[in-house]
Amino acid sequence: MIELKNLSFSYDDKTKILNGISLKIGADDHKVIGFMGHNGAGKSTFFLNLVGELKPTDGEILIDGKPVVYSKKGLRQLRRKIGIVFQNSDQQIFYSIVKDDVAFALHNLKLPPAEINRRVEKVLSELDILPLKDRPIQYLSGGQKKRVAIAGIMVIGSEWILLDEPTSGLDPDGRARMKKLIQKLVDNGQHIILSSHDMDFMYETCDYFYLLGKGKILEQGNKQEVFNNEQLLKENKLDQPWLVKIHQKLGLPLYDNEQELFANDGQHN
Ligand SMILES: Nc1ncnc2c1ncn2[C@@H]1O[C@H](COP(=O)(O)OP(=O)(O)OP(=O)(O)O)[C@@H](O)[C@H]1O
Repeated sequence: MIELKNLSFSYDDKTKILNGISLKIGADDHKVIGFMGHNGAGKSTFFLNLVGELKPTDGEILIDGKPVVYSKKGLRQLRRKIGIVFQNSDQQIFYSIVKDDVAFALHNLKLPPAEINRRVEKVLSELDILPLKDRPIQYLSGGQKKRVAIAGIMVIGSEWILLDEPTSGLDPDGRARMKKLIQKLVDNGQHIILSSHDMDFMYETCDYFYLLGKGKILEQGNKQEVFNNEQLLKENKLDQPWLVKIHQKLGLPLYDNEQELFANDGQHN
């Protein structure tokens, strides 16, 4: 579980981007947790605090009950628990060749070369990019680069994976792949925290939501609790997912998924 106690963060000691946030993420075994908020609301800042790239100005973060330690060793331990895939994949490229880049963190963990090779090939093949393993990353497409960045996090096998805007720059096929990939990670027992402006994607993918604004958590809950509040979404410059609009127009309750909708089919005629 990730616990935040009164977490505040400021880049310049004047404006609090995060202002006294207390949360327990993962207490209820949600699998895919969405963070929403308008441009500049502080989602990336929040994520960078979670992975120790930024240190809270006030308050603290506890992982499984233990406060994060900001020493080299403490941060190495933190990265085994929480990995992040940045919005811009170029931000996390360390080596020029795909397989070397994906293996980077495993070398840091001092795993034997055969084990590193095995893990890298397995993840590249799961992500359908094994044929790219000897290619220079700089010549890959944006979507392929994103998959390499995800591979670099997947090989670590961390319990938590943070995805900052995972669909940005992806075409519909890439978006569908991303959805499947998230499901695969969940099936592996990993927990996902993601942020996105793509409300339809959030709606389809996440099972719990936080709305970040004015440095605070303005709302949290499941789909029904968060997406039926049209006014709050509007105030935070967020769209209602199209499925929610249809449900409301037809006067149907907001179902969690397709199975639930069809299980209740006929009851609303
Ligand atoms: N390195 C930085 N130095 C100073 N201010 C920053 C820095 N990074 C972000 N900010 C400011 O912090 C605020 C929150 O930015 P952040 O990138 O966390 O928001 P976001 O919700 O992720 O936005 P977006 O949806 O546009 O990606 C913004 O006002 C931004 O200008």
